[in-house]
Amino acid sequence: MCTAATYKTKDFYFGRTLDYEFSYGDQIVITPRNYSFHFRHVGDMKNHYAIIGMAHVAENYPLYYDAMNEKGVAMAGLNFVGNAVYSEVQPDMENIAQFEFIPWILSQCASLAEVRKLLNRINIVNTPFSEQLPLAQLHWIIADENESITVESMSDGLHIYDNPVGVLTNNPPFPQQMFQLNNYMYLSPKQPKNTFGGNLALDAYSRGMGGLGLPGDLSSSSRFVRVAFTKVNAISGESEEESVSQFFHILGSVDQQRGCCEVTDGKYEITLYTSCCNVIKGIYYYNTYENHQISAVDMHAENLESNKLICYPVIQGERINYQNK
Ligand SMILES: C[C@H](CCC(=O)NCCS(=O)(=O)O)[C@H]1CC[C@H]2[C@@H]3CC[C@@H]4C[C@H](O)CC[C@]4(C)[C@H]3C[C@H](O)[C@]12C
Repeated sequence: MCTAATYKTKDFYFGRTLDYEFSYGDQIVITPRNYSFHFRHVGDMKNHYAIIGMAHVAENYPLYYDAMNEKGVAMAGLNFVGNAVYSEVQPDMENIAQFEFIPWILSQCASLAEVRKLLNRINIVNTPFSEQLPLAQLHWIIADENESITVESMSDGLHIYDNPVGVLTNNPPFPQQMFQLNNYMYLSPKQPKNTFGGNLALDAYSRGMGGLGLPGDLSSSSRFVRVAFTKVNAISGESEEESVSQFFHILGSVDQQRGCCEVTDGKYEITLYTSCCNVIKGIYYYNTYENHQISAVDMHAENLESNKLICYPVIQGERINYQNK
């Protein structure tokens, strides 16, 4: 399971948790403007916007899980198992393999308006990257500071939904996730009033009772409601530190601890990493299951005119700040 969210203060923030039982071997990867992208069905793109995000690099190709570009557009792929269906190659369409979708959008779109235009001509196709890396069944959230959308390629075609809450998890399809929020419209960060009836002397005996009923489990639909409630009520200062800190707290509401979600005998899904992009400044922040310290890679500290991928390893291992030795 994974969860993605957007957050706006002075700048615009976008990120995700990546929950799984093993890592594919990921790095923070910057694709500079002159790295030549080879697209399987639409040819080469020799220059484009620079991109930074978390990716698995195979054959010198950045297989992004989540990323942003230098123009302020961000995007993440999340599991959509059993629902994602990709098409065959079709004439007169822009045939983009599922693993090329993030590079295709982020290399050439400076806003969601431009993303929507590209999506009019796109056909997301079922060409696998390789035998070792077959198709991943995903859906995507794409956002800029003004709006978010969800893209789902299903057996009945490509769906593009406005995403007014700016969050995404996994199954079921997005319209059902949004619909279930109706069931929770009574939730509130304020203390409840006694409307039970019968003149019973009921008491709000604990803080936080306005949120009673907010689902606490790790299922995808529960995480959707929980992160949506947390995000829309989250308040922080506008500074970079306060915003980034708050963003990690928002996604922390759906953090997965080892042992609580068994996927096969003795294998547990955990939050492998959490990312937070400052989409305006091009800074990629992250922490991992084993390292709670926030690390960051700033794309503008690199030579973005280069033609070679720039990779930073994911820093692992807790770094404990001893105060008295
Ligand atoms: C496993 C992750 C989803 C985690 C998640 O959502 N877990 C919930 C489980 S569940 O929802 O409960 O079932 C997804 C998210 C992005 C994916 C990569 C995208 C690029 C590339 C595409 C290629 O085609 C195949 C290899 C490739 C490296 C992909 C590997 C893997 O698939 C990644 C990491």
